Amino acid sequence: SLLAGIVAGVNAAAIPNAACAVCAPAPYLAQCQDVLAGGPVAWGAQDVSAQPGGAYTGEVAASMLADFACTYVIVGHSERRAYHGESSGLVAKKAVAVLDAGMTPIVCVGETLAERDAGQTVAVVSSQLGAVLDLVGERVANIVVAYEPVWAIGTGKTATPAMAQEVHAQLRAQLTAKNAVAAETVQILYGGSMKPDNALELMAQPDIDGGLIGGAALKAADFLAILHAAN
Ligand SMILES: O=C(CO)COP(=O)(O)O
Repeated sequence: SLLAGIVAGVNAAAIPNAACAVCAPAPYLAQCQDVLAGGPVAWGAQDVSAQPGGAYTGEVAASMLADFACTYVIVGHSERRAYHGESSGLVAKKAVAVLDAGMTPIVCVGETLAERDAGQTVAVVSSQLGAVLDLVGERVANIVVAYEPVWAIGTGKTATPAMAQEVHAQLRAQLTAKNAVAAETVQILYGGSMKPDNALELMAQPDIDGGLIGGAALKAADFLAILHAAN
């Protein structure tokens, strides 16, 4: 019903200047394909194996996600880094696996509260993004970056637009140093308690190109309101 609500809302009103996708847990991707194929809402996965194939029981390879016509795969979400011990090196391998299978990785970076308080925000996100940039090479144009301060995820605490923009500008500069042409079109999304009432102000920032939305995406009306703000 969530997918149907999103599709109905996207179809009901013109949203010419914004695009959206739903990233679902792997068991629901067949359902995403059934409901969303041929329409304006893309879909993708929330994680992937770093291994392209082989005997890795329980893992979901990028080629399997491609079988369900995923466009996007989130890699390096802070919950993967925190609860599953994923290093930036592993996240970079996952991004490459996604690119190799013809999909777009959404590479998440973000600092914890302790890291922000210690003045390490820029060092942390630069190192997380740098590991990916080292491995993807010239395919940097084909990635999406998501800045998600860990302290803002699911907490109701949002980075102020100025705080987020500061980090986004830093990430843009890092992308520019890698490939100036690609950096102009790589989307940098903000995630962390983005809601209908703060989305417009966040996305009005010059280097915030969209949102990676958790809790508010679980209500179609809120997701659609954020999409209209993006538009
Ligand atoms: O982690 C997030 C999206 O991946 C953000 O979650 P919230 O929007 O619930 O803070």
